[in-house]
Amino acid sequence: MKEVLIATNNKGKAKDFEALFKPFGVQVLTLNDIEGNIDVEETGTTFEENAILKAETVANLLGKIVIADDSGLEIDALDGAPGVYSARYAGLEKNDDANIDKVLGELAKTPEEARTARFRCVLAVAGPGIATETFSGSCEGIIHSQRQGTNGFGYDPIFYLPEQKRTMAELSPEEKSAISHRGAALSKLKSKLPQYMEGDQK
Ligand SMILES: O=c1[nH]c(=O)c2ncn([C@@H]3O[C@H](COP(=O)(O)OP(=O)(O)OP(=O)(O)O)[C@@H](O)[C@H]3O)c2[nH]1
Ligand SMILES: [Mg+2]
Repeated sequence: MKEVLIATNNKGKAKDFEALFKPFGVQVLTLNDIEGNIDVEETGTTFEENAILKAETVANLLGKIVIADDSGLEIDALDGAPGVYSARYAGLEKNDDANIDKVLGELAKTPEEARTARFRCVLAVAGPGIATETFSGSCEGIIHSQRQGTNGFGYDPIFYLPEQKRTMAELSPEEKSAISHRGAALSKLKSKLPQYMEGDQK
């Protein structure tokens, strides 16, 4: 079976990628599946910078082609925060529950119509023999006033999708794949996938 290595330690992202790659019959591996503790410090100020940093660092360490994902939530009423700091918004321990509480507290007085937001995802592909490339996607929504649903990860329980009349955490993995920022970015990368996959070089 063909496989891709996603340079992430985030188990929620890993599940998203498993659902996204399933239709291609591609097995997803992440940093959780390989020896050693690789954790790249994210010193960039944009999703692009951090995605490239993670992809190139891990590709250099492992000597193979990898895909990295840098993503996050931009809330208009908070001037785009938490943005690139989404994972560590309430602290370096990266607690999804504490991050949601912080956002809900900050938006407590913000009316529904001003709670517009979007998820952004930038995928970077890097490795031997290829020029690093990035692909981006976004997904618009509204920050709900309370948690709803248990699927997904991160801010999914408070990310309300007006067209679906549900939060992202109420969608099945397949439904999330079809509309998510990650799915949008991956669909741009799709045509180049064969040359990036392990086992495809003849
Ligand atoms: O509800 C959500 N649904 C999503 O689909 C989603 N995608 C991103 N996010 C948030 O943005 C951070 C990424 O930060 P991030 O790209 O630095 O990743 P990370 O540090 O968690 O793992 P790694 O990939 O760097 O190892 C995550 O932790 C989440 O808080 C999401 N939240
Ligand atoms: Mg990170």
